[in-house]
Amino acid sequence: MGAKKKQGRQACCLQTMANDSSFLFSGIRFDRKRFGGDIAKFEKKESDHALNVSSLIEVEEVEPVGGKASAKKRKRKGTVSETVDGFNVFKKSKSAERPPKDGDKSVIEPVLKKEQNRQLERDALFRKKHNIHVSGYNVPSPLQNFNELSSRYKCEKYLLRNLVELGFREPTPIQRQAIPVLLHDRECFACAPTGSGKTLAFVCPMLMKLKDPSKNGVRAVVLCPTRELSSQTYRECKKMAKGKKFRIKLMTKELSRTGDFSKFPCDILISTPLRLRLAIKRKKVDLSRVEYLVLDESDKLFELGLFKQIDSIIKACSNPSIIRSLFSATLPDFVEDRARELMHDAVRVIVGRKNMASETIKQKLVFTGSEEGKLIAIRQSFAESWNPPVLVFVQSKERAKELHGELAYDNIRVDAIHSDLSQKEREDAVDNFRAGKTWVLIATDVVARGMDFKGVKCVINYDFPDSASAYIHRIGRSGRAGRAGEAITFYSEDDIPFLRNIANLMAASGCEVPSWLMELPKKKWKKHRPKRDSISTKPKE
Ligand SMILES: Nc1ncnc2c1ncn2[C@@H]1O[C@H](COP(=O)(O)OP(=O)(O)OP(=O)(O)O)[C@@H](O)[C@H]1O
Repeated sequence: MGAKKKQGRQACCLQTMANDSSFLFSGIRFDRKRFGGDIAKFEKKESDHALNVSSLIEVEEVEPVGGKASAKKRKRKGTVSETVDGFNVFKKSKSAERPPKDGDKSVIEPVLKKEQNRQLERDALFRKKHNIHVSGYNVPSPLQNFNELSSRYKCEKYLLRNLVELGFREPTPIQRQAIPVLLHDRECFACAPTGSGKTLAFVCPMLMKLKDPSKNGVRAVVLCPTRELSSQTYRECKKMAKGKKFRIKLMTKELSRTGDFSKFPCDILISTPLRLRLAIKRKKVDLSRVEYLVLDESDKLFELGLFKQIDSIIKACSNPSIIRSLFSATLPDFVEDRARELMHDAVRVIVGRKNMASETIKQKLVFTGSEEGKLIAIRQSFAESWNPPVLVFVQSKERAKELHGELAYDNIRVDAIHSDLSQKEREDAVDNFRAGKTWVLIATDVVARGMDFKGVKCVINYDFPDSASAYIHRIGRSGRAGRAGEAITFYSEDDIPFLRNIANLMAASGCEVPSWLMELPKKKWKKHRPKRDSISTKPKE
């Protein structure tokens, strides 16, 4: 990291720390005569206290991770008390160095240290309460409430107003921690359950950091794996920016092919990697001034085999002061490794346990025997407990079309979304479903990631998902923002070898799982897409 950048970050850190703990620097009058005895006692006890805090921090701040990360943890174990002592932001603070009027430095420093320890303890307890796990040094205190955005970070009124208008009263756990981390100019990789408000966790600090619209070129980029998610993030961003004239642009197919970004102002650009890559190749977008880069659904971005495209985008964002962040509900080790290679001094924020399904979703497995059995089961499910809107996942676009034909025959208001449709048809399918015009949306994994269908109460995995992350993201379209949701997964003979994997995910998120399921053998679960019999009952011509 450049020395200038480091200084800048430290200064910001200092400033906010000072804000957080302004009481530390005000009104401290030290009277050696009065407090002499206490000082001696306190100095003696200080090392014990640091130890206690260290042990608390270790539990709270360093989440056990396997492999290499675990080795790193071991390496850090011996230095955790340094995290406490390593709160050198205070030591370096001018106000901390200034000798007190009625005392001397050797007296005031232990008091400051004690307060730092107290603050660390408070933070650790607060994180524990909200199931937040962090690792990294000098991690900023989590937000107690949205008011702290203005008291600690001088957030502008328009943003606070928009939060109120959107009905966001309390920050969600990921917002509590990721927002201050990013506002302290720290890079961040974050994992929090589906529907837990990750979008606001990166949009809010982004708007705060950009402060005002400017004509200096693109200053923030958000990358999303699908066009649908890009459009949704664009809309959310616009809602949050209401009242401020930021130029927020969605990279459309047309813009990526013919647009020239030097000809119009753009503060925030939201795109899929392929479209942005195309514009970069055409030399029609300059990313050298980007201050803020977000990789949303980061594991999917890397999983799509887009390493090269993403690398070239990261390279094109050549501003040395850039703050990069990665967000997802699933964070496999290879993405963490990539994040560590990529980022400087990053903070890792995990809410709950990594790679876990949302706890608000009631999950159920249904044995259907054969493919025919699935059609009977879905019809039965609609007949018995019709709870629209329902999102149904299948493993291919052909199967989406087939199932659509069957359910349309039953006079259900049903639509399908898959990659064979035009962009307009895909958008219409999403809009109609959101507006309640369609009751059942049949989808491939194209909408499994990030899509926020607020009203979806039930997700049916008609076809067994092909991986743990696919399962977590698919069922995560229900049970959002703390609401209750339901997920039903059909399985046939072909899927039995992978049942145990789902059983584990169910158990980890607090669902009751029959013991026989937990006794099944485990099998590596990746890209399980068996050839399945046709869904269609229409006689072949
Ligand atoms: N502080 C808040 N209070 C109440 N609702 C919120 C808050 N923050 C976000 N939400 C709402 O929660 C829902 C889910 O948010 P969001 O789409 O950002 O989740 P996510 O964590 O990105 O999910 P996914 O992993 O599926 O992409 C949205 O409808 C959003 O408006």
